[in-house]
Amino acid sequence: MKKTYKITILPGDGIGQEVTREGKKVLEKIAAKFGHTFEFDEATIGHAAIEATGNPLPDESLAKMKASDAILFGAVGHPKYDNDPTAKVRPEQGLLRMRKELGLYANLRPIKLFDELLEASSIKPEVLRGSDILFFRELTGDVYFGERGRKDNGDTAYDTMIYSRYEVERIAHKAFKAAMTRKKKVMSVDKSNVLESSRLWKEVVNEVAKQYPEVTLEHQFIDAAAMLLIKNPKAFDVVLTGNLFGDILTDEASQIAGSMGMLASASVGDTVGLYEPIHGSAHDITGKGVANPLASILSAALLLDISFGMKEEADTVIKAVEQTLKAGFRTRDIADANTPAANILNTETMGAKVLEFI
Ligand SMILES: NC(=O)c1ccc[n+]([C@@H]2O[C@H](COP(=O)([O-])OP(=O)(O)OC[C@H]3O[C@@H](n4cnc5c(N)ncnc54)[C@H](O)[C@@H]3O)[C@@H](O)[C@H]2O)c1
Ligand SMILES: CC(C)[C@H](C(=O)O)[C@@H](O)C(=O)O
Ligand SMILES: [Mg+2]
Repeated sequence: MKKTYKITILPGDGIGQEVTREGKKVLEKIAAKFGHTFEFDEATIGHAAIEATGNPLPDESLAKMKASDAILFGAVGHPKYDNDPTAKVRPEQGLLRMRKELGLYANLRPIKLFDELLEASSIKPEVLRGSDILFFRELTGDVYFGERGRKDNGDTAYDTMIYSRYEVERIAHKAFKAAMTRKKKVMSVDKSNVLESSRLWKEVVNEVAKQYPEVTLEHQFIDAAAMLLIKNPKAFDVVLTGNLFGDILTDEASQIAGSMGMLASASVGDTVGLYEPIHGSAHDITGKGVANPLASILSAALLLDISFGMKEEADTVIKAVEQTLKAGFRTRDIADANTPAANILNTETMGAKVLEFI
């Protein structure tokens, strides 16, 4: 009997709701085209969950996720908390707890540049052409999960940047293994000229590298890496870095792909895989229907490939995105001066074009 795949849909907040709808439709279309059975179940997280239960990650949501074969997530976040640094309960806590509880220690963020978008970026096409980067961002450690608090009657605040050997080892192995299937280059990014946690990071990465003699390992400090990424993105292959540096560098890298609305990600580790755009809930465009759904749709492709081993199905989605762009269709964020107004689509109509090409 053919397997029934259980997928938890976790739209979250803001444009998370809008783009995840399109990602889900793509999964439905793929199931119909290839004769698969995907069973969807929706769960709440973030602001919506706080409003309903007081908890940004209700137990019920977590239980659903743990019982599923893969998760398609949107984003969390709401201006109410962004504008109130004193808020004790926050949507982002739900996201971080979810990553920790599910053991999702490796966040893969491919920087895929579609040739059709070479002109959409503010970086020169000749600098961009041929860029293809895969980030391995550690996702359950670092300053995100170290001890934090206040002292001196609240007048001093601290966050602790902390890494243990096993945390660096397991993500380093993933990055080196991926590099073996690519250009065999790993750049490890840290701040070991200042930070002790980065010195451990570098030490461990050097040790792991010995098991992959065919891979060339380069180290860069985070500040220089941020500069080189824009100066010469073509020189990058696999980038291996910690939670905070990876968060920042990949938003920067979105400008290589053209927009935040283009970057998908896969979070994997001990259990079920979670797939999500790298962008957030984007308050500035929420409710306008203009968000680019391609990051969510490309996250659905990663889900098919990594969690279900459905390579052909995943390629079908990526091809459909490519064809949509080739046919000249754009959302506002990836349109340029030459895009005819009639080709600038909204979230839903852009999603519908991808479905047509599938
Ligand atoms: N994984 C997540 O859930 C996640 C990630 C980042 C930020 N956030 C949260 O999202 C909220 C907003 O944060 P922010 O504004 O710093 O980051 P953001 O990623 O939401 O938006 C940054 C900029 O990119 C644009 N953008 C993002 N996604 C887009 C898309 N699909 N199509 C077109 N344009 C897009 C936005 O309009 C905005 O101008 C905050 O509450 C933050 O905490 C959540
Ligand atoms: C919202 C925030 C906690 C999150 C992060 O920093 O990991 C986001 O920026 C991301 O990239 O997924
Ligand atoms: Mg981020």
